[in-house]
Amino acid sequence: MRLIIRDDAEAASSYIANYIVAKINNFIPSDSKPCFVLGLPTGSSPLGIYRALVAAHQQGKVSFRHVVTFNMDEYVGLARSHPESYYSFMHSNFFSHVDVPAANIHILNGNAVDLEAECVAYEDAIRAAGGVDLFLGGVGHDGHIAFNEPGSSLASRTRTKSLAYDTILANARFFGGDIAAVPRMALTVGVQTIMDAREVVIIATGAAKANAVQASVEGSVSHMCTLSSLQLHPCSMVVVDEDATLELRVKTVKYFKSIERVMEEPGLGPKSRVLSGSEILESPPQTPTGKSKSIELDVEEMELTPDNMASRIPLPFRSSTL
Ligand SMILES: N[C@@H]1[C@@H](O)[C@H](O)[C@@H](COP(=O)(O)O)O[C@@H]1O
Repeated sequence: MRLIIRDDAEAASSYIANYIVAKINNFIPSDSKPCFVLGLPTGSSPLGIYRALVAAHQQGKVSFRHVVTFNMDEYVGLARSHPESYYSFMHSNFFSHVDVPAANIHILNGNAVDLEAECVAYEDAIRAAGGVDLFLGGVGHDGHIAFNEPGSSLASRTRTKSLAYDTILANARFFGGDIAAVPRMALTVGVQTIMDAREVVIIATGAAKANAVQASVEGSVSHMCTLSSLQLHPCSMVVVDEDATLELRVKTVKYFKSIERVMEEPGLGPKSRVLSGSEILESPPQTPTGKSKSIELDVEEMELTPDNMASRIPLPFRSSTL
């Protein structure tokens, strides 16, 4: 898991938006894989990302024509036309402002007659699309991802979930503060559905998310904080602002910042980044002599700790793909 720390929520949002734009632009549609598959969240945290993506689209920097989307979750029993349904949220904040084809948009139907069949069909649709390339997510105060509340199985897949009282309280702000108006149940992708994505990117901003970030980054993998499951993902990244780091150890913050400092060394450009483990394995960078094998061995032998990290990442493992 990588932790990217930015000064504020806006900078964290634009970091992720740029990252997604680069991923989509680097994607080359083919007969066997015609679309980039993007998992998407709702909530207040991703709003800045959606604004930045819409702006990038309006400036001609990205098109979503070859993008298929799968949303994380949806309330049960709330009409799609309700302003607080996730269907409405996604259309008003994102889909109606970009060129993603309507047929490529997938949002769970919380009003389906057979909710279980709806969830099974959703997993089938993700599989048929070739799996999720990048799942973007937020996090709840208690560390839940999508609606995988504390105690959710880390092997869970798309299903119906009862919402935790804390989540109902937190989401009452979207229903005029009326707790009674917040649906009690939701359909949600499972922890395993998210873990199956090739890459997972999470945004967490503000002091209210500091405990969740601490538990996910420094704590053990636990079903009581489902975001912590990302520690087991080969390619995951949590992007936070300074406020969301408040409960982390100073050493942890310095450690992850030191990785970023290494990436910003002269000649590599401000947006270069360290390759993730899976990227290293998929395409080992070439040495000046064209030998990649020895570089792979270097990485396997390297034990990275907060104390040696900055000095031990060899230059060939950084890329400038952002
Ligand atoms: N199901 C959503 C989550 O996907 C989201 O991450 C969380 C946090 O929302 P916010 O970003 O508004 O704090 O809210 C809900 O529980």
